[in-house]
Amino acid sequence: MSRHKLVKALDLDEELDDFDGGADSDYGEEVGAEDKEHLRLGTAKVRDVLGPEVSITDREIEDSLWHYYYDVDKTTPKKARKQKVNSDVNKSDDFFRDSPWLNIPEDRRGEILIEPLYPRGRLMGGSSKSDGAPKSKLAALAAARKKKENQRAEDGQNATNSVALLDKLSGKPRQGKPDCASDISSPKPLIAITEQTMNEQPRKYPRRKSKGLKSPQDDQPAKEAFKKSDSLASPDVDKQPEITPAADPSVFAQTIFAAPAVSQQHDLQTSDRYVLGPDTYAEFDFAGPSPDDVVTKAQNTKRPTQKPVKQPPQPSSGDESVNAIFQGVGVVAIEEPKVKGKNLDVMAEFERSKPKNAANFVVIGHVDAGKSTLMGRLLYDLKVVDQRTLDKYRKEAERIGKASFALAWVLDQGTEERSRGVTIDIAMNKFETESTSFTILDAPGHRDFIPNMIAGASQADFAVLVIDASTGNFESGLKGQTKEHALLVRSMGVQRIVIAVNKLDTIQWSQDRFDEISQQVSAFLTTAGFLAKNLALVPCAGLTGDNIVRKAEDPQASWYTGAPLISLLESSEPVTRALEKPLRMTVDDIFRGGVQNPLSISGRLDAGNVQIGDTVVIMPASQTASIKGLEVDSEPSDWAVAGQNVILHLADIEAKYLKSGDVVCPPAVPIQCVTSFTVKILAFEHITPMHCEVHKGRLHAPGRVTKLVAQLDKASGAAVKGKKPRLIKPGSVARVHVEVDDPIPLEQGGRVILRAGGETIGAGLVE
Ligand SMILES: Nc1nc2c(ncn2[C@@H]2O[C@H](COP(=O)(O)OP(=O)(O)OP(=O)(O)O)[C@@H](O)[C@H]2O)c(=O)[nH]1
Repeated sequence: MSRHKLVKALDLDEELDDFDGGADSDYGEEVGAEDKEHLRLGTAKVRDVLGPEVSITDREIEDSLWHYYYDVDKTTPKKARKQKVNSDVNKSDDFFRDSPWLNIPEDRRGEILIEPLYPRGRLMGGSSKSDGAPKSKLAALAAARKKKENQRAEDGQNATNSVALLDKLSGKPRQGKPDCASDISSPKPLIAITEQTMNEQPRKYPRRKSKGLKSPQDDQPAKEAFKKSDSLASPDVDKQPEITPAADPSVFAQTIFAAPAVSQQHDLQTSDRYVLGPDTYAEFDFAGPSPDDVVTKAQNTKRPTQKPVKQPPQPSSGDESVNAIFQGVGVVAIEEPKVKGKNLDVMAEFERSKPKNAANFVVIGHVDAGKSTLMGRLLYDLKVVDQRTLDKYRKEAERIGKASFALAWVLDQGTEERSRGVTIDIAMNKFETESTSFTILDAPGHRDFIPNMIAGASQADFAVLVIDASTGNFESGLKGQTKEHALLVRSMGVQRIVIAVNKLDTIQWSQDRFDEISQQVSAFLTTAGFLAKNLALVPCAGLTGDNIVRKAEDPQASWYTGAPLISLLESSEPVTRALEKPLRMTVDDIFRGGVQNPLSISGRLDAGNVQIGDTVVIMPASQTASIKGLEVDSEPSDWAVAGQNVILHLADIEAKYLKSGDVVCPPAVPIQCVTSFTVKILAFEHITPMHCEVHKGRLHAPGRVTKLVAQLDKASGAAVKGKKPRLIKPGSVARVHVEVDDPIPLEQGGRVILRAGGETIGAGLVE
């Protein structure tokens, strides 16, 4: 359909009719005598081709010829076309009537042209002109340039051809840069070209101007050569053509082919530039190690000790370039400062220091028993925390509606801990009395954070069990974490326990209540394995400070004549330190990013001693490290001994080799890492062969109970005779076999806790 018909709405039909030649006009009247003659001849020809069996009138043939040979859209009157539509349809049937299906004669086949939905895309600037679209200025410019370039190339080709022709005529062999076209058509190995060119008569080539490679004597010939070579770009081919001088080898090429010294390069011959031979490049010994292999080997040699490599290993090959790399590696190797120690006799130093008695105690008990408040009060009354700090905590706690937690905030420093009013992780605080240096490990009471409580308990010498004496809370606590915590600390080797019967202010300091609680708790604890002589009880109120550092001032508390909590803490027996044993320190925390000390670890020395300059090994990574600095109870020190809480500043080790729960040991006596072990266990829940998590301090490792070896007699520890147990009941003692997925540092006598599904299923001693 013509575009004109699409604009019908504009009533242009009449004008179009006029343009088409008028409504009544026929082609017969319009065509000239010459056209008529052509029609006549064409008709006769068509009829001749169709043959007599095809019934078609002359008029129809003429119509068809008119349609095919003249632009009917422009010349056929609209009305005539409209009338012809139906007849054309019918005739098309006739036209194909004699044609077999799917085998239309070639001459009757049409072409289907599908108009694209969108205009054909063109390059910006209009690179294509084939569609007749107007060109932009940019496109015109690009086309002009392209034309010019084509012209130049053509001229250049002509010139080259001329040279070739001249060479041919003179019988002179062609020298210089190989013809690209001939190379493409008949590619030859580069070495073949080289051999050919080497045999040829040497010919000097002018050099292009190149920074650093130019010499004054080359300037003149080079300029002349350039003038001549430039003439190649000119369309004037009458001038004597010159061969384009060979390009300079790239820096890469010069390196690879070991080009001669700069001073000699000006006399380079073409053949020299492309020769691949022993004269022009250093032969590489592929049998020997590659430069990469050599560097890797040097790095690997360094790894085991993590110490700087003084003398890089020499390559086996005598290759100079490899040697150069080796020397380079030596130069760029970072000389890490060697940590200098004082080589102290640590035991003698320890004796001389006349240390105070030191003790770590873990504060345990059911959630909200008042553990943090009690410890906050202790620190406040001992002036470890000043009034100003406490006032600040009070104000902030009031602002979020948790005024009663102000004292607890002394220990609960985390934002979440403060907003939720629960302890989440162990809070470590220090205070000193005249006789003893104490470290408080305030444990979370909530059952979800028992793993953190275990971590705290693993560093404790004794425990303070806080019990909420208020009505109903003691009972629920006993069923909850009061019992579980007490059992856990006992299983982890804690023998002494101080019981703070707290919140007595809420029950008017009822002596009866205190007695009742004391009786029940003592009974339970002795059953759990604590000796009666290792139990001490005190009625107190952490919130008011009664019987914490001072005696209770409330007259209702006058019935209690015993010592306040602080005195009970002080009366704890001095801790026996495993000073003579090899160094063992369980990593509690890792600190990174310090300016002076970029990598530090904290923890308690379980055994042995350590000093600045020592080399230690971290297990299970088996990586050595140097002790470049040391802090004991946050004070710088040159050494530390078992029982002290330390921060070790490390060197010569990467942080990726460290994690909480790792053990620091002397390289000569490292702790063993095991994947299976036998443990004498006290069952808290039913134990069968089952999946579980093994906890040891901060270390948690997925594992499983693989075998119930034997049920043990509680009193004697001997195996009960009979069948192997299928199930260990809560409260029973048994020997079980445990496996873990990855090796963990563990030795005989170590204490582990087994947990499954968020519950503690047992705790015991590694056999
Ligand atoms: N009346 C009274 N309330 C107390 C006393 N001690 C603690 N509380 C309150 O008991 C609530 C819980 O105290 P926390 O010290 O957070 O208890 P917690 O045992 O440390 O809690 P978790 O560590 O989360 O298990 C707070 O509202 C305290 O004010 C006390 O002696 N008397």
